[in-house]
Amino acid sequence: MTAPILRRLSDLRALHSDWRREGARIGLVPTMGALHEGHLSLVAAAKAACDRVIVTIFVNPKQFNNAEDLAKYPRTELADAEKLAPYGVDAIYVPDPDQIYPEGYATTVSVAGLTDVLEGEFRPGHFDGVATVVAKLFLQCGADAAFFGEKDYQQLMVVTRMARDLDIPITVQGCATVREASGLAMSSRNLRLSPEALGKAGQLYPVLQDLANQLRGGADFGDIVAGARATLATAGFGEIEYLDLRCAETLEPLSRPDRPARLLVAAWLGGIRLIDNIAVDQLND
Ligand SMILES: Nc1ncnc2c1ncn2[C@@H]1O[C@H](COP(=O)(O)OP(=O)(O)OP(=O)(O)O)[C@@H](O)[C@H]1O
Ligand SMILES: CC(C)(CO)[C@@H](O)C(=O)[O-]
Ligand code: BAL
Repeated sequence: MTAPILRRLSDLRALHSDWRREGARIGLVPTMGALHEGHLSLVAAAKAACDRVIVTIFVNPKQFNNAEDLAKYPRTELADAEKLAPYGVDAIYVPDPDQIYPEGYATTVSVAGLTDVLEGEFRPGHFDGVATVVAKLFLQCGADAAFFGEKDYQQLMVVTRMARDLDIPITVQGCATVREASGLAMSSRNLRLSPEALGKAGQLYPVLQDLANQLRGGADFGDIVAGARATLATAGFGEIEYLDLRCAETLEPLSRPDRPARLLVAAWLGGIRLIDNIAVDQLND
């Protein structure tokens, strides 16, 4: 059955009070729509861990630092509701813009440090927009747990820190990246890749896997990163905004090889910006 689509906070709150009376554990999956298997894996995780699940769909203008990207962001609400139907979601919250940013709205949530690097460097203001809307969604939905994809690894770190710093009583759970058969991380923006670019895009993850394997074997990142960049260039990738090895918890440059590490990449292909990442534990010291 298709879940009710709610556009007003007051309607969400009414449902929420009923669920609280039932003693239900409430799960939240925030999205910007154009749902794919990656989003649906978060919904499945939420359903497995919670009694009631809210999926939100809101294309948040404050996190777009590129007007064209915002204008071209896919909007597919009906198809999204159909994809959610088999999961038994309890509510789809598609807030009218004034429910999130009413006239005179003036508050920004900003997580320092963690947001200065990687995505933060190349998408200025992006994480302020993310932290602000996610804080609002956490508070509006009053959920006990929220589910985010590791595909947006830095975002996962940012919202976890934001909830902790603001004492929002919610558990943030990261979920593994869902991939196409080629290894390409599923992403709504993949819809904008040409068939030719789609063919090339599958080469990004194997490059990360290869780097990770070499690092696990004791290679020095500085010695192997140029080769990886060259492989991507040969495959047809354009600008590589970053390809970095970072501390998995703080996203600072890795200073101690005994800490969990993460390789993260953002690269342009056929006019579309792709991001991906991979865990690299077991680095040799
Ligand atoms: N392939 C994936 N595997 C697991 N989670 C994912 C995947 N893609 C997106 N998600 C998660 O779904 C949530 C909503 O993401 P969003 O709606 O931005 O989708 P997206 O596909 O990442 O789109 P975009 O093209 O904007 O990056 C986020 O927590 C995101 O990390
Ligand atoms: C978390 C989020 C829904 C906030 O707008 C968005 O950044 C996304 O879809 O990953
Ligand atoms: N998937 C993260 C949201 C964004 O790229 O704007």
